[in-house]
Amino acid sequence: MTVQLQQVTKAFKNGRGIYDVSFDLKPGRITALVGSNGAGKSTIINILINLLKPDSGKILRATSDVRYMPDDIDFPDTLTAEEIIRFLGELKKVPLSEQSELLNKVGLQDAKTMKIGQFSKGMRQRLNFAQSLMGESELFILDEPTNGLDPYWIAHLKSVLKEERANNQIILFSTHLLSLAEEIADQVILIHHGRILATGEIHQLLEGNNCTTLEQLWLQMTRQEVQQ
Ligand SMILES: Nc1ncnc2c1ncn2[C@@H]1O[C@H](COP(=O)(O)OP(=O)(O)OP(=O)(O)O)[C@@H](O)[C@H]1O
Repeated sequence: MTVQLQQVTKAFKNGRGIYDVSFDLKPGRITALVGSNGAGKSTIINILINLLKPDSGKILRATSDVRYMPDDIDFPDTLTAEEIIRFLGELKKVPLSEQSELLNKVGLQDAKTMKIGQFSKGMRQRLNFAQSLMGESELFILDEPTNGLDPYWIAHLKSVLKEERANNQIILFSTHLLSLAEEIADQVILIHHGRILATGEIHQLLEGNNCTTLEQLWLQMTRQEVQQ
């Protein structure tokens, strides 16, 4: 299965949005969606998770099922991590033993009876990550997944994404961090003011544009210079 966007446009009333966006996502590949604030990353993700309907263009894929990690989830403060995982696990038909493994995987086994109101931002983000790992869909989308995570959990998240890649999943994550994209993604989609600047295999894009880093490529393509 691949997921393909062909000339997708979604224009908001204020003229913002995304225009003529085309790219492919492939199994066994990690794709990074990179752009500045307001570039259109969440709009693309919302279209991929069926929250938004594009004005025009095509989305080709075998199934609309998706595993999704939003940039933030407002979990109810009065519930415990275990109650939330039980509830979502039941909806997604995940066995109890797997639910427990998931809490372990994100380091919340010992905190599972604590109420979310007592959780730090990083703990809430880890619970968000755990819920996104539930389910069967091959398509795995993460919106700025490193937000709020400390260095240990960022490293852990990277290793889970690599495991997902080894399991032939289709992985897309958005980020502002070019260095993170360069470190773990195979492909990149660079978006600026709602339009794709470049998309493809990172090493090919760097070679083709005589750049050594994605940061250099980004600055070159957006014609921005950093003051020394
Ligand atoms: N429902 C909406 N109505 C009007 N404008 C919108 C709507 N949703 C998004 N926009 C505008 O579309 C543009 C793209 O927004 P989007 O949230 O996709 O950007 P982003 O790349 O995810 O930004 P950030 O990195 O800040 O999260 C922005 O200028 C935003 O203000």
